[in-house]
Amino acid sequence: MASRLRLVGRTPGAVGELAPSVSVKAEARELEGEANRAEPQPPRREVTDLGGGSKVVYIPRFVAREKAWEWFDCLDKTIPWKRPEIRVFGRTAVQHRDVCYIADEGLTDLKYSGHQPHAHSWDEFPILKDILKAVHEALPGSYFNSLLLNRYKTGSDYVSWHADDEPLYGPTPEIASVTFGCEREFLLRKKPTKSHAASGSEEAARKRLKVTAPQQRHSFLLKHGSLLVMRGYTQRDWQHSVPKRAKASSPRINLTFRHVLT
Ligand SMILES: O=C(O)CCC(=O)C(=O)O
Ligand SMILES: [Fe+2]
Repeated sequence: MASRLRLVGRTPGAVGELAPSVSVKAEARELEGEANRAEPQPPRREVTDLGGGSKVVYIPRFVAREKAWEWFDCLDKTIPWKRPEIRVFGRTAVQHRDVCYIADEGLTDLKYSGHQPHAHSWDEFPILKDILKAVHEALPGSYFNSLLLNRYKTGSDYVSWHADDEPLYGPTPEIASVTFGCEREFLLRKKPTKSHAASGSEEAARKRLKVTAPQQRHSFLLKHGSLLVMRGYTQRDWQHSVPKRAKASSPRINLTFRHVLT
């Protein structure tokens, strides 16, 4: 704006009803008002094309810092966090993070790792409606009707490699993930291709693939107040995780908005 003001300032001595300096000031004020009225710029987006119809969009400053801390505190205090028991490789284990599930009424129940979380109503948590509104505004054309919240209390809490590929989300689910608090790494790795996987377990196929080609990977450091969106075939063709990090000493809250098909 400063350069614009310099360019439009009238030269001293120009024909005018007012003293030149007053005239320049008035015009500067006018332009300032104009600039303040101008539409705020949308936050920067980084698009990563994973190939094969999979895509990740990352918006580091989706929520302003102060607002994001306000939301963090409110979520930390008011969400009825639970640390449920799940089944992993035939064994019962306590999940390594706190969770809570919200969904529109009448949707197909979510079930993962032998656990069916209770679906709370959006009406219980006005803050979640506010965050959902902000997500919908940032992603025109997208629609989310359910939400899985995660709280990682320390760097020992994590989510292991998985894909959110449950049939209730359909073949190309869009997942919008909002992060508050401690920065943690979010990793993506390509699933083994069908032809390799067909001849053995996924893990064995992955080991074989490693020999021939380095497995494709991506890493995002998810900032406080950021939004990351997974699109297209990301759930079919890729897995994601948030690994343990000894240095992450403060809590992180993550909200994953999803669309259950109706
Ligand atoms: O905490 C994150 O960033 C990811 C959480 C996640 O993958 C999930 O809830 O399915
Ligand atoms: Fe996930």
